[in-house]
Order: sequence, then C-alpha cells, then structure tokens
Amino acid sequence: ALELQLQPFALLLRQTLDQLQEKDTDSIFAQPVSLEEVPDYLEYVDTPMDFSTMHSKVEGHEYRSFDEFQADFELIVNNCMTYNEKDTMYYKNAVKLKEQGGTIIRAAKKLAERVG
Ligand SMILES: CCOC(=O)c1ccc2c(c1)NC(=O)[C@@H](C)N2
Repeated sequence: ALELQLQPFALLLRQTLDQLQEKDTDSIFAQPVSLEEVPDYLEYVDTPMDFSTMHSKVEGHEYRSFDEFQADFELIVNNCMTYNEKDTMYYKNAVKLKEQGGTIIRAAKKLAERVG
C-alpha cells in the first residue's frame, strides 16, 4: 500500500539526515540562522535552510523525491558559502560538509532508487 511504500522512504531520509548532521560537529547548521544575530542575512540569502527545518519536512512527508531532499542539503551549504567570507569558520565548515555530505548523499540516493 502507498503508506507502507512511503515509510521506508521517510526512514531512509531520516537516517541520511542524521548521518549528514553528524558531520556538523560545531552544530552551526542545526537551527535557522538567527535574524536577530544576523540582521542582513536575507539581503544575501533567498531561501534559508537548516537541519531542524529538514527534519520537520521529513516528518511532514514534504519531500516527494530524493532530489528535493538533496536540494535542501545543498541550500544549507551554499547559503553558508554565499553569506560568510572564505576566511571564516562557517565557510570552512561548509566546504567540509559539502565534501563529506556528498559521499553520504550519493550512497543514499542509490538506496532511494531501490525503495522508490
Ligand atoms: C549567536 C550568533 O550566531 C550566529 O551569528 C550564527 C550562528 C550560526 C550560523 C551563523 C551565524 N551563520 C551561518 O551562516 C550559519 C552556517 N550558522
């Protein structure tokens, strides 16, 4: 049935998200960037994204495909590399997450193709 079909997909996304978030050792991607702390953030970033928002979207079955899930992960990394200067800890962490996350995403995408 459709709901049984959907559960494995949600489970796969949840597990993938946990693996990605494990790489964010300073937890700088865990929550939305604070617009109080960073008042000009939306002048540079159109679509903020963070891991807590992605968790909500997984639980709300808002990802209709693996590509949509991957697009939000790439938003997290690319927003960070857009807003922060290269010589910041934030930017350096994003470069590392992009590399480590790419490996995780590639493996999960292959699994998703089997479930889907
Ligand atoms: C309490 C102060 O927090 C921040 O200024 C801050 C906290 C977290 C951040 C961030 C800024 N900027 C970013 O681009 C993303 C990656 N994370």
